[in-house]
Formats: sequence, structure tokens, C-alpha cells
Amino acid sequence: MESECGSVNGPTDPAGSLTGGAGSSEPFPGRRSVDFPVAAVLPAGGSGERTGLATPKQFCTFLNRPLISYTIQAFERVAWIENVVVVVAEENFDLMMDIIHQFSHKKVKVVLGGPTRHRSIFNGLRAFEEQPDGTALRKPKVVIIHDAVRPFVEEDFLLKITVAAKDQGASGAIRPLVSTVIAATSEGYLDHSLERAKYRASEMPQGFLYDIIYQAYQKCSETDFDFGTECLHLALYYCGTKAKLIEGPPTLWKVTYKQDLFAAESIIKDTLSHTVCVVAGDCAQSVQLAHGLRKTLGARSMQVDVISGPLGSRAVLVSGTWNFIRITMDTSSLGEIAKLVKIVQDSEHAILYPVVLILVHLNLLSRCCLTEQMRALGAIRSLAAEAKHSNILLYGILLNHDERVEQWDETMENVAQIAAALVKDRNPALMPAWRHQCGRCSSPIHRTPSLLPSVRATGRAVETALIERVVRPSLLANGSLQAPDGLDG
Ligand SMILES: Nc1ccn([C@@H]2O[C@H](COP(=O)(O)OP(=O)(O)OP(=O)(O)O)[C@@H](O)[C@H]2O)c(=O)n1
Ligand SMILES: O=P(O)(O)OC[C@@H](O)[C@@H](O)[C@@H](O)CO
Repeated sequence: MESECGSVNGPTDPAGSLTGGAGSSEPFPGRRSVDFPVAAVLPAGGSGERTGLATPKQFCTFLNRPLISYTIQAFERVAWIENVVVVVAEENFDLMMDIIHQFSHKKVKVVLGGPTRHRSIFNGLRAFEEQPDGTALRKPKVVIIHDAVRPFVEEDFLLKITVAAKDQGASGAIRPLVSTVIAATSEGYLDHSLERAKYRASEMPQGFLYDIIYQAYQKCSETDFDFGTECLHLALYYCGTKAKLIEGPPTLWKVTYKQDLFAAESIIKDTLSHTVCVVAGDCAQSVQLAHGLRKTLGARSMQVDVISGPLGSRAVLVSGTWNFIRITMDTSSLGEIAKLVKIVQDSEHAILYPVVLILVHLNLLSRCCLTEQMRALGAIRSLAAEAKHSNILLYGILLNHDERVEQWDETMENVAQIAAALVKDRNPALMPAWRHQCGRCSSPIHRTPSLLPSVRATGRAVETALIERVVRPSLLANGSLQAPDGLDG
């Protein structure tokens, strides 16, 4: 299919194809990728007048993080998006650079916007042309244009938009209209109304073959530049490219009015209770557990990153995750956890929203004598008590690794169930529950890992502590729990 702005390859385009997905050779099966260059342009050069706030809405902060940083992160998480161009007003350039530094954004280039959104977007697209100093970002095959004030965009939908843009030349997100569209006379009376079912709201992200949208802007009239609001229209009008329309989720909406800021904050908080960073230790068992947790937590609609190495690094903290699962083989990692607790305390991260740290102790039971275990667990417990005063919820799961695969899968399921509940619930007033996973026993009850918080005798102040090995008679009364062998209360 040809158009005056460039050729639009059909789905069989040899230049690139969609790879990955289930059964792929990708390092993380299920994470898809594309094999042609993709970039994003995030227009953020507006003043947000309709919020009535002095601060432009893209720089309003939620949990100590500006809205635009959430949007950038949504694109940085997507491995197949190479570059993110953020377009800001000149007066906000330094602020934007500070945000990039503070939140360790990696793929971002900042350029100056213009007096209208279309002019800002065109400036963003120009970033891929050769610059006066001879440098240039790699020109993308497909460019995604996405308002910086739409922070809730998922990789799956970005992939759909990208593939459709690659095949059709342009693509755009749509949503059903909530209100009916009507036309008014100049005197302010109803002229006519549109049949709502025939129309859709145009949202973002939108995707374009770079050459098409760049040439559309080169041909753009001053009127379009100053009053236009629709990039898809430019591709159609100036390049004859009919965008493929794809219905997206309701979270694609644009933050425009003040109430949108409140809605955004509650969605951000809800999202935080569905994201977790699993930090594996060095040993094979720990890595196995980490990737097993990614699978089982992912099946519980949790967004899971797996990293290895010291948890204490600040970079982990600014990853935007509020929840960490640290898998360890011994108690030496307690120092590392204490360091992370200190970093979180100093960052005041948790003042606005509880941070959840879960320590998964692998094989503690079988690796050291009871005295050493109790000492270690006592140390963790007092750390948990201290951390709680800073709104940091420190839990522990005591897990004895079982070589038998069929048991390991079940154990994984249980650890994920407990971890997901702790992260989603983020409730310091935890009901008492505990068990150990001894792995040696045949009894099914032992295959579930211990959930460690204990409730102080008062029952009043719930202290999220760790590993109460004593069996509480009342918990046995209903027969639902059974003292693990050798752990009589
Ligand atoms: N000159 C402009 C105007 C808008 N935008 C960006 O385009 C996106 C969508 O525009 P809109 O919601 O209208 O943002 P504002 O223009 O800031 O809002 P308002 O009209 O209320 O001032 C926003 O991310 C905004 O920052 C831009 O990059 N350059
Ligand atoms: O018009 P505004 O600048 O408020 O927002 C831009 C929106 O029009 C735009 O993001 C979508 O409608 C898709 O084109």
C-alpha cells in the first residue's frame, strides 16, 4: 500500500516482525518484543490551566513522585522502546532534568516544546533528525505519541498500537463516549446531536510510521498547528493514511481537571500494591525461587521485577516499587535489610504509603542450630518492630527448600499467596499465622511456609514481627493448624 507520505508496509513486511511471546526464545518468555526500532514522544509542554493549579499537572507529585515520572517509567519498562523524548516548556527544562536524575530515568531526551501541543509534538519528532551538532537519536520505524499526563499505559497495549502502526501507517487508542456529542448554534442553542454509538473518543497512545507523521507535520498548516488536537487527522489529511483504531482500557484517560489528579493518586496507590521487586540471592535455589515467584505472583496480576545483588542500593528504591521480597539463604542478609529500612526511613518514602519488605529465609531451619535461629529471628523481629514505627512493614517467610519438584511448585504457590496478600493488604494488623516449611515431613500442613507476624499477647498493638515458633493453643483448637514436628509450643 503506498501513500504520498511514504510506503506503508503490509503485515508481511520483511523489515520487521513481531517476535517473542509464549514459547519464544526470549529471555523472559511471555515478554514480547519487536525487531524494528521504536521510540516515544511524550508532549509535556503544557501549563495545565484547567486544573486551576499553579503547578502544571505533569509535575504534580503523587507519593513524592511527579506524574510525568510515572509516565516515563511506564515507557522505560518496555524493553523494545529505545528512546523516550519528553517535550517540556523552557521554564520547566531544569525541573525535568532534575526529575530524570532523581528517579534515575535512563532512556530520556528532553527537548523544548512550543506554544501548542502540535508544535510541541513536532519539536519532539525533530529530535530524531540530525541536530546542529551532528548528533541524532536513532530514527525509529514506529514512533509512539503519548500525552505525558496519561500515566497508566501498559506494555501490551503499546505493543498493539505499535504493530498496528507498523502495518497500517498509523494507529490510535479509542474509548466509548461517555456523554453524547452535540453541536450548538452561535446563539447557544442545540443545533443537532450526534448518534453516540457511531462515535468514539480519541485517546492516546497513538502510533505512526515515523516518516508518515514527520511528513504530515512538515505539511501542516498554521491553523492545524495552532488549533488542531488530533495527530491521526494530520496523518489522514496530509498523507492519506487511515489510522487503525484500537479500543483501549479506561485507564488511558488524560489527567485534565483537578478531580483527575485525585483519581490518578488512588490508581497510583492501587497500582503500587500490585507491584513487587523480588531480589534474589546468589545461590541457585534463591534464583529459582525468585523466578518461580515472578510466575506465581504474575498469575495473581502482580507486576514483578526480579533483580539480584544488594537490596540496599538506592536505585532499587527509586525503581518506583514500594514492595520488596528479599530471598536469602542465611541471616547475614539482615544487615542488608536493616540498610534498606534505613534508606526507606531517610527517604521518607513510607510516610505517604506503607513500604512492604518481605524476607524469605530459605533453609534457615535446617542450616543452623535452634539457638542461632532464635537469635537471628529475634534480631529480625526487633528490626520489624522498629521499622513499623516508620510505616515500613517488615515480614518474614521461613522456608525450607524441598528438592522434590512437585512439592516445590506447591510451596511456591503458597509463598506467592502469602506475599501477594501481604503486599496487597499492607495491613500492619495481621492475624497471627505461622508455620514452617520443613520439607522433610509428608504432612501437607508442613508444605506451607511460615507466615511470621505474631500478635502480641495484648492483641491490642499488633507488632509485625517475625517467626513465632511457639504454637498458640487457641490456633490449634479449631484443628486448622497443627504444631510442626518438634516445634511444640
Ligand atoms: N503547548 C503544549 C500544550 C500541551 N502539551 C502537552 O499535551 C498534553 C495534553 O494536553 P493538555 O491536556 O491540553 O495539557 P495542557 O495544555 O497543559 O492543559 P490545559 O489545556 O488545561 O492548559 C499534555 O501532556 C501537555 O503537557 C504540550 O506538550 N505543549
Ligand atoms: O486537547 P488537549 O490538548 O486537552 O488534549 C489532547 C487530546 O485532544 C488528545 O490527547 C487526544 O484527543 C488524542 O488526539
